[in-house]
This record gives sequence, C-alpha cells and structure tokens, in this order.
Amino acid sequence: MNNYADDTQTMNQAARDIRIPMVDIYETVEGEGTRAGYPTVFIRLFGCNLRCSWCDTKYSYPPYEADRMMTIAEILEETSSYQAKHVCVTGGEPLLYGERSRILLQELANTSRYVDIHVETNGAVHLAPFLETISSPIVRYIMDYKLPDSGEHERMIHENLTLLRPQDELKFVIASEADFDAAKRVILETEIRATILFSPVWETMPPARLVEMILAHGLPQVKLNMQLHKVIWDPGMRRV
Ligand SMILES: Nc1nc2[nH]cc(C(=O)O)c2c(=O)[nH]1
Ligand code: SF4
Ligand SMILES: [Mg+2]
Repeated sequence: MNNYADDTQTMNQAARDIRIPMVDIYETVEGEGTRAGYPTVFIRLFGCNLRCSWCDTKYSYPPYEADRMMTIAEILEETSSYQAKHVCVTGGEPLLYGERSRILLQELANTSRYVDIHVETNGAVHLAPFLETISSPIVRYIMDYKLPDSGEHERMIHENLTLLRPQDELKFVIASEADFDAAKRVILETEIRATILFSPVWETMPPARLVEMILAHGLPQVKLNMQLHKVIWDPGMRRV
C-alpha cells in the first residue's frame, strides 16, 4: 500500500522527468541587480514570448534552436557540478513553460544547496500563479519592465508590478530619454515594493547620461544597474 512518502517520491520522480528546452548552464559572476558580483550558476531556458529590439540573447529563441532538451533531474545534476550558492534562471523567458517552469524552481529550492534563486522574467507572463504556489523564500523575481524603445511596452502586465515583494527587483532597461520618462511615470504612479533598478542599454544610453537624469529628476528610490559582464568581457560574448 502506498504511504505518503511513496506518493511524494512518485511525484518527485515524475517532476524530475519533465523536459525543458535549454540554451546553456554555466557558472560566472552575476552581472546585474542587488546580487551583482556573486558567483552564480546560470540556467538559460530556450524560448521567449517577446522580441525586444535591443535583445542581447537572440540565440535563445527561433529561428535559432534549443541546444538540447533536458529533464529537470539533468538540470539539477549539471547545476550541482558548480560551487556557486546563487542561481539565475533566465532565458529567453524562463516562466514560459508554466507548470514545468514552476516545478524546476521548486525542485531547485528543494535541494537546499542555494541561498538565492532569482528568476529574470520579462513582465509579459502572469506572476501570480508562481507567487501563489512556490513557497520557498529564496526564490525571487527580477522583472524586466519593457519600455517603448523595446517595441514590447504594450505587452506588459501591469498587475505584475504591484505583486512584486520587497525581496524582488524591478528593472527598467533604458534606451532613450523617452524610455526614461516612461519609467519615471511608472514608478511615480504605481506602488512598488521591489528594489527599482535603472539599467542603460549598452549601445544607446551612455551611463553618465542616465546618472545625470536620475539625479536631475530627483529619483532617490532608483538604483543604477550596470551590466558588469559587459564591462568585464566583450559585450557580444556568450556564457559570461
Ligand atoms: N553575468 C551575467 N549576469 C546576468 N544577469 C542576467 C543575465 C541575463 O542574461 O539574464 C546575465 C548574463 O547573461 N550574464
Ligand atoms: S524578453 Fe528578454 S529574451 Fe525575450 S526578447 Fe526581450 S530581451 Fe530578449
Ligand atoms: Mg545576458
């Protein structure tokens, strides 16, 4: 007769056999956000529901192809070969696979190997189902809110902004002065509990100009977010 432990084991085995299209798993230092600088394992899922004009990971969705399908067990095993205590689950859009994405995050948290698992999500996937079902306090969301220059502003789910918690981060990638104005409007008109990050688009927004605008507009709640990996390595380089 099945007891509770057997049921749990069966469920975990089923979960571990779930397959997800993948781009990469590798270790580097986190380049962005409040955990910038920490050794971090990156789990990059294939596929995205947006096509941002300035996207720097175009190899993570068609017409490119996934590098391979991996089961959640394989992802956990490969991730465990690195020393990092931080994990960044990114893409593409890592929440694209709904229940499969949710189980991956829960299983990563269940390993107890990590102090922090952050998810780089694009604002165009509903966050509520993930917040309601993933109980672990170490799973955090870094939401990349798309501004007009991205071409995907209309796809943002406004409700997501108000769901972010103090441990989460809300990142605005700013390509122009029009983007800056749009970001400013959002943060002044919405009650946001997450850390607010303003990040310059590498090719079109000189960081000094962005700092100038943050100070001139009096936005003390904003934290400048530089992509460390683009300073350290060639900006076009992969797996860094
Ligand atoms: N070092 C490093 N840090 C990152 N933080 C978020 C990244 C991403 O591509 O989502 C990223 C990345 O690609 N590299
Ligand atoms: S959401 Fe991210 S991965 Fe998708 S197109 Fe935009 S920048 Fe690229
Ligand atoms: Mg990147």
